[in-house]
Amino acid sequence: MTYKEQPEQGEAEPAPPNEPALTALSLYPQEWALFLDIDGTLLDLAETPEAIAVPPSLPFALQALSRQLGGALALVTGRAVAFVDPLFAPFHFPVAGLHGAERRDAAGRLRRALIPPAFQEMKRVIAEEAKAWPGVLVEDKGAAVAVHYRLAPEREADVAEAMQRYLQEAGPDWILQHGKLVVEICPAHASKGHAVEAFLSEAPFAGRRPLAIGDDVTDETMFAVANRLGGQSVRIGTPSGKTLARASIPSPARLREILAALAK
Ligand SMILES: O=P(O)(O)OC[C@H]1O[C@H](O[C@H]2O[C@H](CO)[C@@H](O)[C@H](O)[C@H]2O)[C@H](O)[C@@H](O)[C@@H]1O
Ligand SMILES: [Mg+2]
Repeated sequence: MTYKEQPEQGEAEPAPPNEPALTALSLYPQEWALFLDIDGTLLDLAETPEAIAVPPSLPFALQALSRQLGGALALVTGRAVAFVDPLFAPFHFPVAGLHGAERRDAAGRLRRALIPPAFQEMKRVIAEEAKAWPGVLVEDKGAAVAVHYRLAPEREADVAEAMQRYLQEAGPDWILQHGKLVVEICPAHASKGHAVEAFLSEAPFAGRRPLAIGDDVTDETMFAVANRLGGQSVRIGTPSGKTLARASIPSPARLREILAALAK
């Protein structure tokens, strides 16, 4: 899988961060732990899950920032862990995938989510049913499955009804997770907030104040944890509803500019 390289706009030096929440990272790098969502936060949203573009400088900026933070930088995403590493090669950051249902800690230990045969079969049936809806995309994420209607917004109700039906069939070990023009079935223990708490119980995150940055409803649980633990929570873009985030940054491009300036 290759990702389009998307050079950042222009060669001008990025404007210095004017968001206090992020300025703290450079003032007190030994005090903070950074938790970053991926889609809609580090990366611009794209028409399809595969069409995302990773600016070539981004992995290196994240690695430099991670070094400044003593390694206390983790990715917290709805993507599968296996999908994340190629995006940010050659680096393997600590990462929580499937909205926290799987996690690789800073020591490289991977806690996978189970994929029962019945769930495997259900994903096959979902993909079969989705063929009747041109433009609807089924994303098999291992222990989760996402049905996207970004290219067929008129199918929102059909997708929601079908996924609710499949959730009943899947049983109590699974939950429905809504996102941006997507409905997912994920393991019931998936929680970005719990993933952040787990990272904070381990080196090199323990004892640090969490700064959580995300763009979607699934990030709200990690905003809550950051707020509760005396950290900071930052929402990217304009939320469609209420948010627990206490600060905001207008776009992924502006966040990348700030991270690049901090990583200098
Ligand atoms: O938690 P995140 O890292 O933000 O991941 C959330 C979901 O992101 C992806 O879907 C979203 O981004 C796609 C690419 O920009 C877009 O086409 C789609 O409409 C968005 O919902 C990913 O495909 C999902 O698996 C993630 O859960
Ligand atoms: Mg996101």
